[in-house]
Amino acid sequence: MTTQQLSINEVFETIQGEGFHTGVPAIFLRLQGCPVGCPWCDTKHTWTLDDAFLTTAEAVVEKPQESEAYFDADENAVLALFEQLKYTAKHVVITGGEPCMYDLIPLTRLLHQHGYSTQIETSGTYEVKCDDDTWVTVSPKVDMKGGMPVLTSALQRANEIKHPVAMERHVEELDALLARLGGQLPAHICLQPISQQQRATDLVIKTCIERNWRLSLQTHKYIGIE
Ligand SMILES: C[S@@+](CC[C@H](N)C(=O)[O-])C[C@H]1O[C@@H](n2cnc3c(N)ncnc32)[C@H](O)[C@@H]1O
Ligand SMILES: Nc1nc2[nH]cc(C(=O)O)c2c(=O)[nH]1
Ligand code: SF4
Ligand SMILES: [Mg+2]
Repeated sequence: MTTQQLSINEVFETIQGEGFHTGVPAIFLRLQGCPVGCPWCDTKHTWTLDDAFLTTAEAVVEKPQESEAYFDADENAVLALFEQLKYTAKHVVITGGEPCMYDLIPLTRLLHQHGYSTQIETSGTYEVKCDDDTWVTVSPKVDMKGGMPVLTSALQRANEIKHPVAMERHVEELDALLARLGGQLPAHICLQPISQQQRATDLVIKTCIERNWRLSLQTHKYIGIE
């Protein structure tokens, strides 16, 4: 199988803070690059891929704070790095940036062969290329500055939709996306308040109860972990 080079902004071990797998120990791999342009994005340091910021794996693993620095590695180097770092988590979350800018089939297959489970966090604006056993969380981004449409194929692939919400309009946007699926809804739909705002959280709680959807909080931010 051909290998795929990945540009990696962060590698760390923590607890999955969001969505269906909240609470699961996980290795996070944050890929560099995202053209979507959400104004409230909490990882803006991953947006640009500028080779002036290319560095080593060691420098990225030991980053003192968020930065645009990244390293390049293929799936074999990623697996070797996890083993070298002696990580104990067996769940790998591939996020970004926008991870679906990359072909994630080689990485997800290799990780599955070595006993890991995998999850992708994506905006749904790129075709999702990964192993069939990967858990795909689509957090759809509608009408953002980058002008990229949410793909129906990504919504159909989603094991979980995790929709960021600050106002009623965002719930209406989700309704319009779900209408495209003609009743074939993903098994799990959750709403996530944007930036822990109290008004957003109140709206999400009310809507989740009305619709029988799940609440997703960014729990890592409440307990001060990565
Ligand atoms: C930083 S994004 C990276 C993955 C991918 N680009 C995406 O948007 O799904 C990871 C998750 O964080 C969420 N997120 C980003 N900024 C947020 C914020 N300020 N409040 C709540 N959720 C946020 C996104 O919606 C997504 O579910
Ligand atoms: N603990 C923790 N959980 C997360 N779930 C999704 C995250 C992301 O940035 O994609 C994230 C993150 O950055 N940290
Ligand atoms: S799609 Fe994801 S990484 Fe890109 S700007 Fe939006 S929240 Fe940030
Ligand atoms: Mg995050």
